[in-house]
Amino acid sequence: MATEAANGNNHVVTKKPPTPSPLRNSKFFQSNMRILVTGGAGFIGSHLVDKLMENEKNEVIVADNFFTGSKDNLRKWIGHPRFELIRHDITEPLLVEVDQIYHLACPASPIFYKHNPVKTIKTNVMGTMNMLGLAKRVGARILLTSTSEVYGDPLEHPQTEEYWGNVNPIGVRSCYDEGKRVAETLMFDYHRQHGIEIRIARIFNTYGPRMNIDDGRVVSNFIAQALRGEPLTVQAPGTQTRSFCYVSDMVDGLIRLMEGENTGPINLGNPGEFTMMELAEVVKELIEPSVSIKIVENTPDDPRQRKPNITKAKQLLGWEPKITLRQGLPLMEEDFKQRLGMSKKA
Ligand SMILES: NC(=O)c1ccc[n+]([C@@H]2O[C@H](COP(=O)([O-])OP(=O)(O)OC[C@H]3O[C@@H](n4cnc5c(N)ncnc54)[C@H](O)[C@@H]3O)[C@@H](O)[C@H]2O)c1
Ligand SMILES: O=c1ccn([C@@H]2O[C@H](COP(=O)(O)OP(=O)(O)O[C@H]3OC[C@@H](O)[C@H](O)[C@H]3O)[C@@H](O)[C@H]2O)c(=O)[nH]1
Repeated sequence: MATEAANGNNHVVTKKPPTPSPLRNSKFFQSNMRILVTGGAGFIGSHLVDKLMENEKNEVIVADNFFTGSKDNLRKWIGHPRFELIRHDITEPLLVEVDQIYHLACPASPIFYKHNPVKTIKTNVMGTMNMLGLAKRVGARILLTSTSEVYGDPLEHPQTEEYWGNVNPIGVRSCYDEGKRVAETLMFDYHRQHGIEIRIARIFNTYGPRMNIDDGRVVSNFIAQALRGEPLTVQAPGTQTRSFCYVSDMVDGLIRLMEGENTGPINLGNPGEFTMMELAEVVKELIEPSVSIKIVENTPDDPRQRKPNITKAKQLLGWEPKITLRQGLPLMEEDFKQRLGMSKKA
């Protein structure tokens, strides 16, 4: 049985887990793991699908409503006998027989999650309840991609999993950060009450190829601006910090968490911390030294600092990121150039 790793969740779970799907107990178990990835057409989800599909023992089902994701991210798998893509909104129940659920579906860029905040809350609360209900019915293990935003504007730095956060419950970001906090609560309640096997990852800012070009997040914005020769828009004051993890490291961490014995929550992120002004300088230096940097107005409740303490991930999962920001940015640049129709660097 999984151990509850953090936040004083040391209650003994007496409830027996539900019976796993027949697939998981069958003689074919060793050669067949059927995995549902919600949000699998999105940025992190599609990279996760690529990695899961590399294992010939896996069958992968993606459920996505294509709000911020696209079929294009999965084009190499469409038609593959071990792959299925379902257009589905997770605020509605889903009936499939699976052994594992990676539950990622939720818009992640602040521009998109603030666009329809009621829908964002529904996705986090009703969507997570639906996925937990599915996990309960078929006895599947479920992993939630929670976020560093559960720490809000943190008063502890770096953030450990024991920190309960400093979150505005009525602000414009609350649909996302409070939504994810409720999703975490639901995960633990289903675990304690129904014995569901849960895993919770608290993901810190992740970047890489396939981010939407006009997604609004800082790394994609700066790279697109540098390639278009536009000023890099640093939101005031520019001293706010973030820690950026390359997507292949993140996928590795998520799979280790799913396969391991710890419920989490576990921080997954790269502890390298940069101010937004420093990030702009690095993008300028690596991609287009001629562009200028422009300070623009910020949005409400922007967290002032963020850096993960990843001691737990190191100890419990044997995980730490390998790719530095300076190594990762050029990998993303090539993908953006191709999608913007620009030729490769000579
Ligand atoms: N990228 C990051 O920096 C980061 C940081 C912390 C947490 N996360 C979490 O990781 C997950 C993936 O993030 P991402 O960066 O790949 O974002 P993304 O926006 O690229 O992907 C989200 C996917 O979920 C789908 N989706 C949204 N609402 C849905 C709904 N109601 N029903 C079905 N599908 C729906 C979207 O169409 C998209 O394909 C999210 O849960 C996000 O909260 C990401
Ligand atoms: O053009 C820009 C965009 C953003 N920023 C700044 O860059 C910082 C990072 O902003 P982003 O929009 O990339 O992302 P945030 O860190 O606010 O939220 C992020 O972190 C946690 C995840 O769960 C969210 O999915 C993710 O979007 C903020 O301080 C923002 O003010 C700029 O300086 N310029």
